[in-house]
Amino acid sequence: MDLALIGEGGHSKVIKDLIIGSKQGYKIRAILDDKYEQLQFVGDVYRGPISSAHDLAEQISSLKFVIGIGSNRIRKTIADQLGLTSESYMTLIHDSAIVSPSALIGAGSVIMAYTIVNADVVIGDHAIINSGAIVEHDSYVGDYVHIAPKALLTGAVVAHEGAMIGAGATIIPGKRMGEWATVGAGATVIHDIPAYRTAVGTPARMIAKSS
Ligand SMILES: CC(=O)SCCNC(=O)CCNC(=O)[C@H](O)C(C)(C)COP(=O)(O)OP(=O)(O)OC[C@H]1O[C@@H](n2cnc3c(N)ncnc32)[C@H](O)[C@@H]1OP(=O)(O)O
Repeated sequence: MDLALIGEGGHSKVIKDLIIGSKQGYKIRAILDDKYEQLQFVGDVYRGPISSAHDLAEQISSLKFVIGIGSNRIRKTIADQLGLTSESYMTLIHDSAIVSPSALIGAGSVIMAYTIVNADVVIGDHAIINSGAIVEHDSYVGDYVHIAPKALLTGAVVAHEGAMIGAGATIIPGKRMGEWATVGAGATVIHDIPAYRTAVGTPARMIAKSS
């Protein structure tokens, strides 16, 4: 499977390791980042600006993309700007992840090492389930959500589009995170968090409005 990685920062490095270590036989054919001015074949990989995705997709018909950028907003902006079909994106699952056969995972989402995604979980497009995170049964993770390392969504939690659950945070069963809400690292969420709000601490309390 031919892959193009969009973004060449910290998150992208971890995805690169996932791809290289995978038994699925993936091959990185291109790395796109706006630090590159034009599309060039360097070594055995294309490197170029993100806008060259369309040219590449025409050149390599089997190519699938992954947006390897940790910021939820930037992932969404890039996906919106590129306007590629969801079939153009690859879903990546680390070989060490435990994913229920009844879980559904959307296009462009990345499931990192030592994660658990349990029964009847639904994960949208371009989401990140980061290293060691657990998404318990019946939870819903929307598009562009990031569940940071070692965070825990217990049963039937809902995290709407763009929500960011900080490292090591816990959300108790059935609680809902509104769109683009943020939970601080280490928080324990025991109440719903409204859209665009940030909550921190144990029990989690809302702080200032985020943008
Ligand atoms: C591989 C990877 O790296 S994946 C990336 C994972 N990233 C994370 O887990 C980061 C999660 N982010 C956080 O926890 C951040 O601190 C945020 C988003 C919650 C808040 O960030 P900011 O909006 O910049 O808030 P800021 O730092 O100004 O703090 C505001 C207040 O909240 C408190 N606060 C901030 N974060 C936390 C937290 N995690 N737990 C408890 N209190 C916190 C601050 O002490 C401050 O309190 P004060 O007003 O009494 O002084």
